[in-house]
Amino acid sequence: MCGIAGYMGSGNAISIITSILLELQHRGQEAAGIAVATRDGSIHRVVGKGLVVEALSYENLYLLYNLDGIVGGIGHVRYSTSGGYLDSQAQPIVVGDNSLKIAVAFNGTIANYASLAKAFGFGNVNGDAKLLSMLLYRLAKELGNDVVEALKILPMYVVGGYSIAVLTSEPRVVVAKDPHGFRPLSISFANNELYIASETAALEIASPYPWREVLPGEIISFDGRSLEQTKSPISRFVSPCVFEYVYFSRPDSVFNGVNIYVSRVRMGEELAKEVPTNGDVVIPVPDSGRAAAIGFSKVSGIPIEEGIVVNKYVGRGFIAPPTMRDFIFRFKYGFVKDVVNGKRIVLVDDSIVRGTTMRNIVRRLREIGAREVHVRVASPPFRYPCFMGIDVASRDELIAWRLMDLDDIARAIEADSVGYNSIQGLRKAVGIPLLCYACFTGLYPFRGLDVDALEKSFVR
Ligand SMILES: O=P(O)(O)OC[C@H]1O[C@H](OP(=O)(O)OP(=O)(O)O)[C@H](O)[C@@H]1O
Ligand SMILES: NC(=O)CC[C@H](N)C(=O)O
Ligand code: SF4
Ligand SMILES: [Mg+2]
Repeated sequence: MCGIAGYMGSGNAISIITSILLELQHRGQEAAGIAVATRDGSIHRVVGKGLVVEALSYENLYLLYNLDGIVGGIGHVRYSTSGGYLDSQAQPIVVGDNSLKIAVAFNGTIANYASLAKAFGFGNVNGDAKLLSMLLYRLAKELGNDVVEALKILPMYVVGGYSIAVLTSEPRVVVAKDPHGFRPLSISFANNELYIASETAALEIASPYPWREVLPGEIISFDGRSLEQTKSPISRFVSPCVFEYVYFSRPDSVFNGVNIYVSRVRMGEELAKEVPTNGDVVIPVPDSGRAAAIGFSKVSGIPIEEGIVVNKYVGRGFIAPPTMRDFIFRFKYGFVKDVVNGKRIVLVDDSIVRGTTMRNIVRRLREIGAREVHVRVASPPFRYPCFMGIDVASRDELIAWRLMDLDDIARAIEADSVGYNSIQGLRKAVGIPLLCYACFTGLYPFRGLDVDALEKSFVR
């Protein structure tokens, strides 16, 4: 998903940005980085592999701590969707020359990045973040070194989604959301200080001021003196990502005015109404299945118990590179035999995507004496790829695409039954009318998007 951070003002930009990144760790675990601008018009960056504490250790940040005249900066935690897991893809990415340098931190995916690279004569560009940085720079140059003007016309070219923070050597910080508003992004501004974060929870912790969400298509720019707010004139169907509510965002964040935790509890309530089941105990799959399990328990009257314990230090399995996923699973979950043994379990999770998590958990529950396991999922079957910020580029990875029939899915994950929320249930739970549900429905909010062609042409 990636997390974006930023700060401009008289405070300590490096420690503020680092603390925001720590609060956004759940959005990306592969790499992290910070770029800062100094009063003399230069940009300096430090990036590294792994978690924030690994990538931005004091030793690594040493270079930045020694700089004079830092006026602000941006930061990033990465979960790759394009360009591979390589070091060279860590963000912020810096491009430019003496007349204008920009650093870019980006959350989303540019599905047509390879054809844009060709169309703009950039040749073979490795990854969408690099393309986006080069394209933005090119547009800004052509528009008089003006990044705001460049961001206004950027949606004309892009198939995909982006929330973005740009640091310029001017110096200036600019943030923007694509007109669909797929990904979260918020700011907090007062007393000539601007705080930026992908999620509101991070601002509540790191900023002393109130926050507000950046609106779809909005562009906000701050040069240390005045805050300018404008909009791209290009309008699109507003379609924020429903999967942010289901899984990606923190429960204590707000997206489009709706608290994530509250929406998840309601997903569980809808789930219990739509696909009820008998059982002795509701057990959540931690972490992200917790709130839905609370909702399920409330409506069904079946008591909830924490029968699965999660190792907080292992991180999220779904956003890990494929080679790491099984490894993470092995160390992530512990099981409380006293809660499980002899019981009919209702196992609630937020989503089943590839099926790795569920298959392993159900098997383990049976090994320690579960009498029955009924799996209930707070979102609908995940059947289609996402080209707007989630690393699912092909249907073949998806258990619910390979197995259309729910009984077949239940058999594959070794459960006695499986039940999913409907789109209507999910929509009711989130409670806002316009959302993207394409990974569940295959209906993408782009005119003429050809999934078959994209699946073939998208270079991860
Ligand atoms: O079907 P799969 O491909 O296995 O993916 C689905 C699982 O992955 C996510 O958990 P994750 O471990 O990433 O994070 P969490 O601790 O926030 O739940 C999600 O909450 C599901 O549990
Ligand atoms: N998860 C994201 O937002 C990824 C950003 C970008 N597509 C990358 O792969 O680096
Ligand atoms: S396809 Fe799914 S994951 Fe991707 S933006 Fe739409 S709702 Fe979100
Ligand atoms: Mg999970």
